[in-house]
Amino acid sequence: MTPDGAAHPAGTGAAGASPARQRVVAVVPLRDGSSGKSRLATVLDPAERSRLIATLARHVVGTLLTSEAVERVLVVTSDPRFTWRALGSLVEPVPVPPPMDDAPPTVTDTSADGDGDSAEGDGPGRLQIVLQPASRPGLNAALDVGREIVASLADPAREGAAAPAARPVRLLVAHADLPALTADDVEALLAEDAPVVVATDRTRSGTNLLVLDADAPFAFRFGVGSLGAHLAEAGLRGVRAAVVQRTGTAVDLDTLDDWSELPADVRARDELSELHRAMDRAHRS
Ligand SMILES: Nc1nc2c(ncn2[C@@H]2O[C@H](COP(=O)(O)OP(=O)(O)OP(=O)(O)O)[C@@H](O)[C@H]2O)c(=O)[nH]1
Ligand SMILES: C=C(OP(=O)(O)O)C(=O)O
Repeated sequence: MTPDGAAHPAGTGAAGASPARQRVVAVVPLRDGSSGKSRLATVLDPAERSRLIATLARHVVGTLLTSEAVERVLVVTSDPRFTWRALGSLVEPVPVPPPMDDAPPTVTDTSADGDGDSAEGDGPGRLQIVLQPASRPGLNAALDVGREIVASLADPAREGAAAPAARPVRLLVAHADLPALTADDVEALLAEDAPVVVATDRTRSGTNLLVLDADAPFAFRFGVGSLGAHLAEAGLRGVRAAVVQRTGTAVDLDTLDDWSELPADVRARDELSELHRAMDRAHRS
């Protein structure tokens, strides 16, 4: 782990709270099952790409759900049907299903005009699938949608006086394509004592995960060069940022080079065998 954030005065907020006092809600952006992994289109056909997107998302969301520190996981997507199919196996059994509720996790339609799939209230599980409205496209907008829901979860008026809402909420953004992410990585990020924690990629240019107070004024700046952009954003807001680079948080899977950089035990996983075969084919041709 390499915290080397810029020397800004420490902000106050949940980062100052002990991990046990923090509430943590994860937000995972997952666009759809077809447009992503475009940089692997030379080795994977559309169906294989779709299966890879689902496999990677299952790994990331499953890892977050394994982490006891994470209270719930919101997946923000413009394709809830794909996402539900991809992640349905992670849903915890609900002992007594409420009447008419045959499809946990919840799909929440956040659009003002309802331009999307079904809308339900909060589900009983820790996994919630949130529809990204077509009127708010893009990765940073998807995260804003997630953050707004997290803010409403933290609202004491919504939860009642006895709820744990008085405790600060940390928002953990995690991309859905991190095949080596472990629960230890998640704990390590949450243990960092800085208002903003940026987990950068292996080239130290992007951001794969980001931790910050849910109510902190901070603009998401995901995209090319987002490590620098997020550090600049923290600087602008006068808060300290820590940069973390661990294997599990640094290796995403966008390119053929990323595949080569994956730890051997990750590449050998059964669920990546289709990709492994495709990579072998590509290397032979
Ligand atoms: N909800 C949502 N998620 C997005 C959007 N754009 C990117 N993401 C997600 O953000 C994460 C990082 O995205 P990228 O690294 O650009 O990956 P990608 O879109 O799978 O792949 P490329 O086609 O190679 O860009 C992945 O989990 C994506 O599904 C978006 O517009 N909306
Ligand atoms: C979106 C990002 O990266 P990539 O597309 O490489 O995953 C980022 O690093 O902010």
